[in-house]
Amino acid sequence: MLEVSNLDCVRGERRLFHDVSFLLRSGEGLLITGENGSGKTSLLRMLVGLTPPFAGTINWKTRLIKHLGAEYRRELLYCGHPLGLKDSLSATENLQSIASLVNEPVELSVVQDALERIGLQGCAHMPVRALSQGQKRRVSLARLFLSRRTLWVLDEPLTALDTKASQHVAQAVDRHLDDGGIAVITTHQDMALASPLQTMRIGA
Ligand SMILES: Nc1ncnc2c1ncn2[C@@H]1O[C@H](COP(=O)(O)OP(=O)(O)OP(=O)(O)O)[C@@H](O)[C@H]1O
Repeated sequence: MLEVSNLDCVRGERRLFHDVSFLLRSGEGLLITGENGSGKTSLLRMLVGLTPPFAGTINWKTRLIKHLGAEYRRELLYCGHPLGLKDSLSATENLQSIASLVNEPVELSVVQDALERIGLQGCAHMPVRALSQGQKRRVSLARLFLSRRTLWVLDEPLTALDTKASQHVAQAVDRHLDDGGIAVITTHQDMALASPLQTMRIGA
């Protein structure tokens, strides 16, 4: 359960949002919308523990995330900006090395399957530097098919994706929620999700 209470965000001299609260239980998701600069990424950074809230609290399973530390991070999949890929490695190598880094090694066949699902089977072995922006984004999002983590925090996952890739991402989110996961997603686009998500608009 993710419980967010009365969050305030101040960046520089500006108050971006005030009194943001929501509660997500197993199988529930939240779509966050808002204009450019309204503070969506800032809110996600608070949720994953990268930025402390100006005011308010974030609890995971009834405990403050700032007290949980690594225990919280082990349950968390954050797809933000930047994508966190190594240009010199292939898509396959990137995904394998990310999985090993977090101590969750995956079989090559599982990585290949994830890349196929996100439509990257043809360039799985090319260095990431040779891929387009949309293809790089797909590599990062292929993690959705490898992850066994409970809480997904996705910052504009559909940016630079074509229709088919967007559908694959939406299906991955639906499956995650069906399996009892929780998702918080910012987006400027419509997501073709089968699951009913809570929605919240921040900013003016
Ligand atoms: N470290 C920082 N210091 C000062 N201001 C910041 C900092 N990080 C972000 N901001 C400002 O906070 C505001 C909100 O940024 P944020 O990235 O959270 O918005 P967003 O809603 O995600 O925008 P977009 O839809 O364009 O991605 C912006 O005006 C940005 O310049």
